[in-house]
Amino acid sequence: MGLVQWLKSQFLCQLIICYGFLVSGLLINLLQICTLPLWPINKQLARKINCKLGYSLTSQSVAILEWWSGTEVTLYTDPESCRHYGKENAIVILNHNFEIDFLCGWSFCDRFGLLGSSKCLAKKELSYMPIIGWMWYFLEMVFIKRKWEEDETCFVQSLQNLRDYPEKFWFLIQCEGTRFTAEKHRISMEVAEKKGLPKLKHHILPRTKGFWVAVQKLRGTVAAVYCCTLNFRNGETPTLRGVISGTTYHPDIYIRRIPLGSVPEDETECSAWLHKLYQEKDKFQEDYIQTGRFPGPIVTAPRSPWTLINWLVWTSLLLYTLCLVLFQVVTSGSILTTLATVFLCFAVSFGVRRMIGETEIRKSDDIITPVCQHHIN
Ligand SMILES: CC/C=C\C/C=C\C/C=C\C/C=C\C/C=C\C/C=C\CCC(=O)SCCNC(=O)CCNC(=O)[C@H](O)C(C)(C)COP(=O)(O)OP(=O)(O)OC[C@H]1O[C@@H](n2cnc3c(N)ncnc32)[C@H](O)[C@@H]1OP(=O)(O)O
Ligand SMILES: CCCCCCCCCCCCCCCC(=O)OC[C@@H](O)COP(=O)(O)O
Repeated sequence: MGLVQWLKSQFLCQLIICYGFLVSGLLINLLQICTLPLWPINKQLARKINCKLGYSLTSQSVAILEWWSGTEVTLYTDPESCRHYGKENAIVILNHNFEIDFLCGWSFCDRFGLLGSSKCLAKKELSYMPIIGWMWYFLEMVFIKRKWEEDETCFVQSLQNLRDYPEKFWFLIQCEGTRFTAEKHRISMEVAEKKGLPKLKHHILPRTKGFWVAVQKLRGTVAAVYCCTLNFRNGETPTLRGVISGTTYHPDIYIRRIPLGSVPEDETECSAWLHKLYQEKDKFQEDYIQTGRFPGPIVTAPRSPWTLINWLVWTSLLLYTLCLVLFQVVTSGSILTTLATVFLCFAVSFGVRRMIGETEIRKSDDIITPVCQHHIN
């Protein structure tokens, strides 16, 4: 292990990264709250400002992925489709197998200039997560409880709100609705069998309602569906902890652009279309495991220096402030202040561990979840 790699793996470096993310995140949340009075006066301006603030926070994670851990997403796509990326609104479908799939998604968004404005369909619990969840609230992410009767009105309204969004955006739906685990896969294949659908090897059976409603409500607003299939070379199982401690991973992503006009309007047909798409995605994954590559040429989209600049500016400013505070604490000689500072360090470490925990596929996930149980009965 080289010196740089050793330094990256040290707890102090990780604590500094987490401190920077946490404090800048809270400041950005505060600035977002300051935009509240602007919403009734000039909604479009408020949205644009929030996109910039969102970028300033999210791009720190992208900088850590791309510049700190040296992880580069390799893009397999047709160059003709590539010309549209970043220039149109789209619904993105992505497999949900990896702990850092959202980071690879952000990296892809950044390459095409849509990092601040992109949206996802996320479980409601994530909206309560400090910093990220609060930021998403201002970015008009769509949250669901995964109980359709309770979700329908709010889901439809949130999608309709996006019809006049002032920035180009991608709307991510991970149709499996939960991360891949062996147990969830087994249960969903029992459902597939009951429904007479072909078995999938690398995906959980997709839930179709969310996709169908999104296509219906965003017709005329989005131009295409981007079918994204993500995998990692050499069977890597990446983690956010690994990224923060400087581990380089090797993600490959295959993107197919499908014009929205070719997605059926009728619910049953749209649902069948999505199931067929997942069967194709499953085949791509199988071929990837056999050959180590996706179909199509590799397209180069260089990483942006702005993610790095933004991250360095935040980190330097906050580190400087921290040093000043620590100096004051040490020279004050007050036991109470010292204890309060030590407590704050623990709080930062604890807070970030909890957030990272949200990204992890826990062992306990491999038991029957209530949502699966409900349907299988
Ligand atoms: C490399 C990256 C590349 C590109 C990325 C590009 C861009 C990224 C853009 C933006 C990034 C921005 C942010 C990203 C950051 C973070 C992302 C993180 C978070 C998102 C992760 C989540 O939160 S996932 C959880 C929430 N999302 C979802 O649940 C979406 C999927 N679900 C749906 O859409 C559902 O349809 C629903 C929840 C809306 C409604 O579900 P419901 O179950 O009520 O209805 P359905 O009709 O869909 O399903 C019922 C039928 O399903 C059958 N079924 C299937 N499987 C099962 C099973 N396992 N158990 C039981 N039943 C199952 C069932 O039989 C039902 O069939 P019927 O015939 O009876 O209807
Ligand atoms: C870079 C500095 C480090 C700071 C920590 C940043 C942590 C940010 C994490 C925010 C993004 C969280 C995205 C999590 C995705 C996710 O939550 O997927 C799970 C869902 O599918 C469904 O889960 P389940 O309830 O298990 O079915």
